[in-house]
Amino acid sequence: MIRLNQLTKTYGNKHKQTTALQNLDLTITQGEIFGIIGHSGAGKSTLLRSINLLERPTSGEVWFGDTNITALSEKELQHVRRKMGMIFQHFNLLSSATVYDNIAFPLRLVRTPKEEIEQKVSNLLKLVGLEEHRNKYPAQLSGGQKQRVGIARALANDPQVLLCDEATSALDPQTTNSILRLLLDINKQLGITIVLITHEMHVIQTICDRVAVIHDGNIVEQGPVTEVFLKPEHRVTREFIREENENAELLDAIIESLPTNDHAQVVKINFLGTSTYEPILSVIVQTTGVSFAILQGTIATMKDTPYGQLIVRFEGSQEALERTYRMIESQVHELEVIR
Ligand SMILES: Nc1ncnc2c1ncn2[C@@H]1O[C@H](COP(=O)(O)OP(=O)(O)OP(=O)(O)O)[C@@H](O)[C@H]1O
Repeated sequence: MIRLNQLTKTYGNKHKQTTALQNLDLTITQGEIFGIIGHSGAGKSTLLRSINLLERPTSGEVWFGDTNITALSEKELQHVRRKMGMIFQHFNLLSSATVYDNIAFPLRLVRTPKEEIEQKVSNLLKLVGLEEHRNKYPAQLSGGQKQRVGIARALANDPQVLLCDEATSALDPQTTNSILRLLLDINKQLGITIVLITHEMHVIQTICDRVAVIHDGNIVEQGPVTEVFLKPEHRVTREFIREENENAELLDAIIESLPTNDHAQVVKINFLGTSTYEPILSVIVQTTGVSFAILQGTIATMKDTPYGQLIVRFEGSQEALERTYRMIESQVHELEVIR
């Protein structure tokens, strides 16, 4: 649905230049929630703003469906841009307009009849749960409510795509989750493709189907969230995942301090899907006779898929350990001996 082809964006003049994107290729499929994660300065905003050409690439093409929109005139582009709603980290609402008028704004711009505006804005207020707040001004709303207005406004012209520029970065964790749930509902109910940029793996893990990791203006890794999360290939991806684990350093220190030899090993086990909830370890060790201590355990979901990770120290004969690993491997997503 969206295809970026060899996209390069260079800022500056002939004396000083910054290359924000370099020969970047990316394809986003209709109906998916696609996340782009990267550190500050990696090129996320430039990439997102290139999709609707708020940022014009220095070279390369942006395709929307069958149209190379980089080849369109500014007037033709306005028409295409209406099919792409956008929401922002700091909401960008009109402070002197009510909630109702903020949402009605893009409809008035395209001269929508008054009754239709009333109907549409009422439906949107209902969708984002702000019916009681229609006559309030942005200053009277919480951050989460402001973002709901931003979302309603972005949906006013029935877009096919919603571009989200760090939409939850200014919100507390609980409000972040409620906005993410709303985005998920919008994707499911309205079938709108969502492209979001973030620097938080949590956001990707909660709602995205696929993820691309951007670093120094290029995509260094991409794929379904479960694959990238469970088998990160690139250093930057591993760093993002590690940042999610508040106790990563403590765990490293514990593992480091434990004596390990052929009879005692530390193993990482990843569970995915329903196996996450099953007593696999306790059943298997009864057969193989090894003992174990759990050093760390995590349970979460990746979008709708349950996911768990255990860091376990096993003790037993080499033969018993290997037999244990083989039996566990046949029932879980993967097992890795880490020390
Ligand atoms: N208008 C501009 N003029 C000059 N350089 C720019 C401009 N916009 C971005 N840059 C530079 O391009 C690079 C990528 O910036 P971009 O804002 O796309 O990164 P980002 O990943 O979104 O960062 P952040 O998370 O901090 O917003 C950075 O080195 C930045 O300094």
